Amino acid sequence: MPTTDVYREAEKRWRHSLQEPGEELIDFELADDRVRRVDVAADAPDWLRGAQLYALCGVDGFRFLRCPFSPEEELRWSHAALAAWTEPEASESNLDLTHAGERGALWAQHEAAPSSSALRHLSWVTLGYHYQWSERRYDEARRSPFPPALGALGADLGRAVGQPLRPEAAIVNYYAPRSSMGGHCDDAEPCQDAPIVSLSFGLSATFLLGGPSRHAAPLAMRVRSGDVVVQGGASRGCYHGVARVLRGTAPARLREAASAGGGGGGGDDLRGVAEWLERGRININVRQVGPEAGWDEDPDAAAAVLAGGRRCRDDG
Ligand SMILES: O=C(O)CCC(=O)C(=O)O
Ligand SMILES: [Fe+2]
Repeated sequence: MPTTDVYREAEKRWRHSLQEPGEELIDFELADDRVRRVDVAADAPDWLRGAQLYALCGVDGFRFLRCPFSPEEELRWSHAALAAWTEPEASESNLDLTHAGERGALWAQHEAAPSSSALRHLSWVTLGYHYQWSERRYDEARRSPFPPALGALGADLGRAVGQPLRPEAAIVNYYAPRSSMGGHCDDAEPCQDAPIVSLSFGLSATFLLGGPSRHAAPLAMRVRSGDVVVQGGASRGCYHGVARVLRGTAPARLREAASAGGGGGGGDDLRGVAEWLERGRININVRQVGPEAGWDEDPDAAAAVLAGGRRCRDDG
């Protein structure tokens, strides 16, 4: 039985962009024989009909959708992640522990005084069922309404890739340039049959997708602003993470759209969002937590379901 943490070794190399011979980054903008184009589902919503959808050869259930959003939509979703969803009524956050007194109106604080606002210390919020990091579980009693527009978006994307889900929880991650997220697998959701749908905005990143244990070497891929990663099927249980967020890689279209006053959210607001995205990356990953619809209607039954999360193999 091998004991080497192959994932971790690759993570260290990719963090410094060192590629071993034969180990190459997958870029869905370029031809690559490890990648194949697939059709969006016949019942995809209209706005996703022409989307560029890809699969990885030999990786069950993984899908990559190249940015299906207009620049205005990228700004609007990012604005929601920075403003509405950081409000204490909407989310739990890392700031609850360290900056509880400054949790309200974070985006307004940032716009008034960017260099001193608590937004600089924001690294995550949770929406809907709030993931409990230390217990690696969800708690029936810790839940906020799931943002309806994000629920509709997650459901649309799941349908378009032929892997429907009922969005019930999301983690929103806020990254600075050069930052990373260590390899992990998302095993707290009792329902592991529905995919995780993961949206990214702002700076590009090197994303790693490994296997069901840390013994498998991960594939590395470039994820850019607006791209959507779907971990369904067998890939739902695979180790993954972010080896590095890449400085200076935000697309010019974001600033251009914000300057043109697009998006209907107020030109100034969106200019601030475009500026934030030039120095940061937002990742919004949407999950279904429970099995069949209605699983959470009775609190005791829901608590029993939530206690039964699966554990990924961590035999590295
Ligand atoms: O930022 C990303 O692309 C991945 C985030 C992730 O895997 C998670 O929050 O579980
Ligand atoms: Fe994850």
